[in-house]
Amino acid sequence: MTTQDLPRGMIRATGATGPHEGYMPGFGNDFETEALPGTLPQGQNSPQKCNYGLYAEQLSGTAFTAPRGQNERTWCYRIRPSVKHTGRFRKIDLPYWQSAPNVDPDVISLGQYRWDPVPLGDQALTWITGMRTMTTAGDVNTQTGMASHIYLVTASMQDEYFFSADSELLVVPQEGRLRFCTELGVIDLEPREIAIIPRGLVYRVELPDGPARGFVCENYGQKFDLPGRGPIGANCLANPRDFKCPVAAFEDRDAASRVVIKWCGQFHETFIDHSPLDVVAWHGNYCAYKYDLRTYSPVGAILFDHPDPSIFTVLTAPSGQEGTANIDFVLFRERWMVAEHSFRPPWYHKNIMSELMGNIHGIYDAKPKGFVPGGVSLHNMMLPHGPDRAAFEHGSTEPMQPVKQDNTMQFMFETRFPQHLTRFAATEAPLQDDYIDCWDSIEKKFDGTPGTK
Ligand SMILES: O=C(O)Cc1cc(O)ccc1O
Ligand SMILES: [Fe+2]
Repeated sequence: MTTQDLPRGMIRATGATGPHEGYMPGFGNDFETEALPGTLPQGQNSPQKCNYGLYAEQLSGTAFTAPRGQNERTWCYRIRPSVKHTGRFRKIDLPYWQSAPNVDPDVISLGQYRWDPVPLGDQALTWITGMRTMTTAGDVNTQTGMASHIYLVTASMQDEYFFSADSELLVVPQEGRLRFCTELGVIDLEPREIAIIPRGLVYRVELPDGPARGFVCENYGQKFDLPGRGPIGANCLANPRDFKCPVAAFEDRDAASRVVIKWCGQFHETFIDHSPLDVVAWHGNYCAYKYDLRTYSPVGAILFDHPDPSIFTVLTAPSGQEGTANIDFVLFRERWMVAEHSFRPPWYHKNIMSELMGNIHGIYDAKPKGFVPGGVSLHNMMLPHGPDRAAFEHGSTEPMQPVKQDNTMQFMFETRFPQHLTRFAATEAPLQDDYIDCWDSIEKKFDGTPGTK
């Protein structure tokens, strides 16, 4: 992206060039960036008067006293303090964007479910009106759990801004590009990349070149972090330098604008007379970022057996109970399958965690048919699932040669909490009524005699 591509009137920091143009590399770094030279105060955060007549404001992403290493905050130097970016609030109705707890008495969440892609349609839908909640888990008021959504976006937000006080959003595009113009800079996103938009950050979502569809994990809990690598050591999986945080960019634009706020599961609007994207410079470690899933370096079985899918964790949001995540974001991407004398596809299992999967691209080895790009599946807490008949037959008869598993990219939002289907997921989204039949034809092979069948 070059400076010419920016929204009209937006001024962006220079400095990051080459492969990082417009971004700064690293995960959880303490960054500093300024769109006008000499904006950031040196040696202090809150001078009596800020340069350029700006206002200093802190955005706290963790409690003041969160331990070092988890503590996140950013200092913003802005044209107006945020308090000028809101007015009196009015509640608005967004019936398709639901929050936990959302247990519909008429909906059965106990089951294995799969959906075809939700069609984009020709209705004008923005990032706000196009969000379609599929499942909710935990409780937004106690800041535990998550929601999974499909977004259908056919229109850019114009003079309209949004923030969620409830959640950090993990965005997984499947079709079409998105542009996030945020208080802290601009993120351009395409399928096979992901973005994290932190709680409280104000932004506008634009479509650079046509409709877009994808998935969102709304994290009510502690922020996503990189997983510990344990004995894997200091490299592989998601490497910190591949995460990219935008440089500062701001607009000084007076225009009648609407700000929508998600707060405790409810939506509110307020009207102001200017753009709230007015942060000229910032420093800190609480920021939005993106990551290219094609840079994920998977580690797997190099001799035998099929390890737990946790080896493919890109990001994990802790729950407070060690090793039991509020959410794991897991990636199944292309890789070599080399395990000897092993059933290579995922095994049959029941899981205390609940697994929502989405297909970004290609074919998933446990479900060669029916789980298509844009599609979603849900295997809820303690519900058995595993390869369909075709995948089982293939996995138990394939020659034990090294095979490149190509043309594949799926993800899993795995949470310790049961996921409840929304009414939309149960009644409006294209649910595959025959999904569970994929296990119907699995036959009994046992006949009481020893030996493999
Ligand atoms: O259910 C699934 O398809 C996801 C999954 C993949 C895997 O390789 C092992 C376990 C698991 O839950
Ligand atoms: Fe599973």
